Amino acid sequence: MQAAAPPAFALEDVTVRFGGITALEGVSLEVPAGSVVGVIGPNGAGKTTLFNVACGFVRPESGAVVRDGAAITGLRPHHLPRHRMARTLQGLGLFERVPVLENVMVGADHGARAGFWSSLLALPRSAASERDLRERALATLVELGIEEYADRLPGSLPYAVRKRVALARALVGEPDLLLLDEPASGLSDEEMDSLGSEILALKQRASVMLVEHHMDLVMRVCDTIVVLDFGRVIARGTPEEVREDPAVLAAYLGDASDHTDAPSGAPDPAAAPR
Ligand SMILES: Nc1ncnc2c1ncn2[C@@H]1O[C@H](COP(=O)(O)OP(=O)(O)OP(=O)(O)O)[C@@H](O)[C@H]1O
Repeated sequence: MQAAAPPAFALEDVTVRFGGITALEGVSLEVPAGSVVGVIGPNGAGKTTLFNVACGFVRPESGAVVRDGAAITGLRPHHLPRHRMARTLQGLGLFERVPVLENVMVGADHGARAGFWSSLLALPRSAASERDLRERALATLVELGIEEYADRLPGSLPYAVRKRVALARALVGEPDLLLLDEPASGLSDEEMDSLGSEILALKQRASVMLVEHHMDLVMRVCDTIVVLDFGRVIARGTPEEVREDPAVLAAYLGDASDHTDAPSGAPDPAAAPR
């Protein structure tokens, strides 16, 4: 009998403390290959910290970060490409004085450079690799329907387009694991709809872990949802299972500060402060 393939990504028993504050305690999650896993939870639950552990911004006090069955716990954000991972951040991090196409090319640069020494010495790319990189970046813009903005500066573009540029930059390196931090923030309902379709389409070629506040999106695109509260996993399961879970409803009931957090169908979170 063949052994089951390891998940594309996992956090195993991760604990993170900031001084006296325990941001994550014994948190485990798995992202099976080809699936979309959502991480939700009330304000302060530990979502951002979990995301930061996954992409190497924060090193856990204990526990492991595992990629395709191999521990990569000490990873740093600039190591993501070598693990075929990419991330988008809430802050987007676009270079404002550089046209969109070049912004996207940066995302694949590590693969296109002629090698370690030319990267180190910042030697120009060969004409062929530059051309190849441009083509890949343009193809990614086409895929996301924003090729018309290739020569524009990010600052001159609507926020939803800027978010797509950031997604294009993550995708151009052809990662097979994407980490998305609040991809829907700042989007209109219609834009969120298109984002949902894009995430579902991404499943063809990548596994996805997303941290997100917007329940409609999470419920629509995720195969599995992990719910955090006070730094611990309080529930995990399919969207239907999580929506019905009393522990989840109770956690959100106590979170009176942000209505967008509430799973749809949950009672008004302002009704019962914790
Ligand atoms: N750098 C830090 N230093 C000290 N405490 C921190 C730090 N980062 C996070 N925390 C604390 O860790 C806990 C988890 O925070 P985190 O930002 O991960 O939660 P969150 O679920 O992302 O919250 P939100 O939805 O409000 O963004 C909170 O109590 C927070 O105050």
